[in-house]
Amino acid sequence: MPITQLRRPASDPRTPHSPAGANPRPPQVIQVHDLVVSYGSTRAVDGIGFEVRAGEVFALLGTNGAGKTTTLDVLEGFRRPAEGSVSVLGADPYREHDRISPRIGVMLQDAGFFEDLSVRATIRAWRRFHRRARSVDDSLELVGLTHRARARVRQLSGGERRRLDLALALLGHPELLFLDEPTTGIDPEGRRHTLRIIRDLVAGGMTVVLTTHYLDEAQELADRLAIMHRGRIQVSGTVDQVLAQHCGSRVRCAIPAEVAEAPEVRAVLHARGAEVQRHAGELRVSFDTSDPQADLLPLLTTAARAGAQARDLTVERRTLEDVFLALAESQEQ
Ligand SMILES: Nc1ncnc2c1ncn2[C@@H]1O[C@H](COP(=O)(O)OP(=O)(O)OP(=O)(O)O)[C@@H](O)[C@H]1O
Repeated sequence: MPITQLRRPASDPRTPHSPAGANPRPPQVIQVHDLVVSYGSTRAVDGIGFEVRAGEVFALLGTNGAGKTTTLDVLEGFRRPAEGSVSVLGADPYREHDRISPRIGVMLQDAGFFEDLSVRATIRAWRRFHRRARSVDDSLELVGLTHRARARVRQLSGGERRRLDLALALLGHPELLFLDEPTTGIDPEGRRHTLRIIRDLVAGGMTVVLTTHYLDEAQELADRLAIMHRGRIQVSGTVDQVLAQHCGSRVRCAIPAEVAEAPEVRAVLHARGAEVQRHAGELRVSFDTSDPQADLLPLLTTAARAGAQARDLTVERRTLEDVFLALAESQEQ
């Protein structure tokens, strides 16, 4: 199934940007204003702000060391901000940690297990931390580990360990779930399975904040996202907004040189900063555009008038990965 079909339809009442008046916007579950976190002289998070609404998936993306885990630490109540304000489920997550912790689930990058305990015994031990814990059997089934219940933790594959992490994060029936790189180290089939679990949880009303280095995963799951770089949010919005604002489509074709020299075609190629390569008597051109139809029209009509063709024409919608790479490259310059 194409990725776009897996995302929530625009008419879904939990979609954050539903038309005014059609559905009231869901309440804010997380509010972050001007957040700063420092480690000594390193400003790991440097004045960021965002909000997360009930029932949505919010993806925090970014380069290595961008500040994602530090931000999650603050939201989860494990770290106190140096500056700014943070509200999670209407409370200060650091000062009122005990009040909100029964309502949140946290899947860390590495929970740290006792390697000699069985999977079942591990879940049973963690159940004691929750007043209203999911049963061991339900937990195993939820993450697809029933067949590994008797295995020792040290015998689990990397993907199975991540699933055990997820089972523990879900033990207390959380309404807000934090996932720090939930699918790292998992094979494609395991990733599909984990994404399906997350989608089902969100369909059941859970709010999810996740970090991931898999941008296709974020594009598929997230209602809204923020891309961090060196402690700051560089880009944010719905997936569609980010794609529309930061790049549209990539057009590629091969045209005869005389077509490229026509003034109306030169104007388009110049305006779009097209890359042009001469190859075997024709020009291979490629450029980014938010309006492929308008930009292709002069090119195609000029070619038709000259009795020529625009060969190998492709129009490719750019992905979140393209936005991410362009952002990272522009910041390096
Ligand atoms: N305990 C710490 N002490 C000192 N510096 C730290 C500490 N933890 C993180 N940092 C630094 O803070 C910055 C942000 O780190 P953080 O782990 O939040 O980034 P991240 O976006 O989660 O990175 P990654 O994608 O690599 O996991 C980095 O420069 C990192 O080296």
